[in-house]
Amino acid sequence: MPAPVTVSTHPLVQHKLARLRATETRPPEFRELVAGISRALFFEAARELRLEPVRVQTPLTETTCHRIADRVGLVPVLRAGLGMADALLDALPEAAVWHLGLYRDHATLKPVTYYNKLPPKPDMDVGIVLDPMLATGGSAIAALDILKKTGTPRLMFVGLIAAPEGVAALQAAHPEVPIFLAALDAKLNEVGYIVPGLGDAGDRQFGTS
Ligand SMILES: O=P(O)(O)OC[C@H]1O[C@H](OP(=O)(O)OP(=O)(O)O)[C@H](O)[C@@H]1O
Ligand SMILES: O=c1cc[nH]c(=O)[nH]1
Ligand SMILES: [Mg+2]
Repeated sequence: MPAPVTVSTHPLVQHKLARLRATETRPPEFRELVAGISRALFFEAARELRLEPVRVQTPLTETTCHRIADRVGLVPVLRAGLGMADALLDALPEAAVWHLGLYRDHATLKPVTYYNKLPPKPDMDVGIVLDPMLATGGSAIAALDILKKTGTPRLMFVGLIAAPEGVAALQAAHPEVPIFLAALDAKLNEVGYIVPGLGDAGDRQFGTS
């Protein structure tokens, strides 16, 4: 049995997703929406993080509270994962960020690695790959292949929109990795874009085309 795929049903996520998909949404609003949805998904994914007790002195007494015990590495897949990493850092400022540059070759749809800032042996408990679009799954699989080689014990994937083909491919390649999404769309089109999707997530964040 592969690890679960969690697709958010939260009304605020659905509301923001509608604006994110809309063609008329310009990069400034698009970036804000990416951040807002990513934070909401991370609150769900972060349920998997371990806590440890910590003694806290309040103005009235000393008490036992809890803090996150896992050391977390965020792995944004450039370019489109960058906005997600910023949003998750707001939620968990102690996390490390390991940038990974991949682009999808337009002809073959295969990922090409052009930048890798992952340390050979990161001292981390959990690595979270961030990429808004899970289309054929090639980029997410390549990112998790690279991350797995570092020996990071627990891995997760957080995306915004996925195609069924991408989810199936990712689950086949990395069945132990839980997947968190805002939407599972209908299909890929003949050039590998997610339908209905939102177009090119990198171009829409950064105003390129
Ligand atoms: O599941 P796949 O078929 O591999 O496709 C998904 C990849 O395509 C997009 O990146 P892109 O190549 O457009 O790079 P960019 O973020 O620099 O625009 C997206 O952000 C994923 O990384
Ligand atoms: O629909 C898609 C597929 C891959 N990459 C994107 O940015 N969008
Ligand atoms: Mg792109």
